[in-house]
Amino acid sequence: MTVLEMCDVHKTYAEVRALDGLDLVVERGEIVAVLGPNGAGKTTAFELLLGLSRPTSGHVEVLGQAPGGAVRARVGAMLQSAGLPAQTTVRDLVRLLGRAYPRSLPVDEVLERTSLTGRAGARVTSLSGGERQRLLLALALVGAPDVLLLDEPTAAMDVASRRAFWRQTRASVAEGATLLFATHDLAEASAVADRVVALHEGRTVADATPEELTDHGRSDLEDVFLALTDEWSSAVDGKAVR
Ligand SMILES: Nc1ncnc2c1ncn2[C@@H]1O[C@H](COP(=O)(O)OP(=O)(O)OP(=O)(O)O)[C@@H](O)[C@H]1O
Repeated sequence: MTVLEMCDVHKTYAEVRALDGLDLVVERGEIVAVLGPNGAGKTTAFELLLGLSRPTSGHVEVLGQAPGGAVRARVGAMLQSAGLPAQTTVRDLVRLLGRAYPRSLPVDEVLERTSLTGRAGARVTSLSGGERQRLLLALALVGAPDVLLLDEPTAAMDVASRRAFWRQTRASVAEGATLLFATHDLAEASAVADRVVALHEGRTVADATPEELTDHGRSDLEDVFLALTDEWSSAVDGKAVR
């Protein structure tokens, strides 16, 4: 079953082409990483999938429906720009957000899963960067979502926190969720994802398993990505593509 579908999606902001014909399909139960340099269009794609903005042209579907609206209750999201009410405690915030969903997980279970039980009474302002990211994950999980959309979720985390984060997130996927996440970290994409979609200048330049991407004599995913973006730039300049 197709969970996420973006077909020839364009998104233009004044003079900027944030997305320029993006294609992306994610099937149920998949873990897909969206990789791309700064400005590639990752956040724009997530905003469209969440119904926070509309495409200039092209087609976007989530669980067979238009994004936002009724389907939003089945999607858990972590966005880079997320603001949190400063004076609220971790437990209250998770409980409050849980009430917004038709079927939510018990608050204690969510705190346990995200290793926040010991910080349940802490105010949001007192959290470390990594704890704040875990709280954002808790808020994404509390509605028992079918789809998780995580935009650079581990950006502020140290190595141990990252590992714990992905352990917790994988457990949710194992229970039937589908995961799309954005990252700059090629090692993370390759370790966590079943499939990697590389974006460059608002387009898909690769869509393959991590093994397939490194299968052509290129030992390192970073080299692969740089080669792909070079090939794409060359193609745009009208030069030959290898
Ligand atoms: N609201 C907006 N108004 C104008 N331009 C925008 C807006 N949102 C994004 N852009 C532009 O669209 C392009 C794609 O931005 P986007 O944030 O989607 O990239 P990204 O891949 O998420 O980048 P990063 O890795 O830096 O987070 C950039 O050139 C950005 O400046």
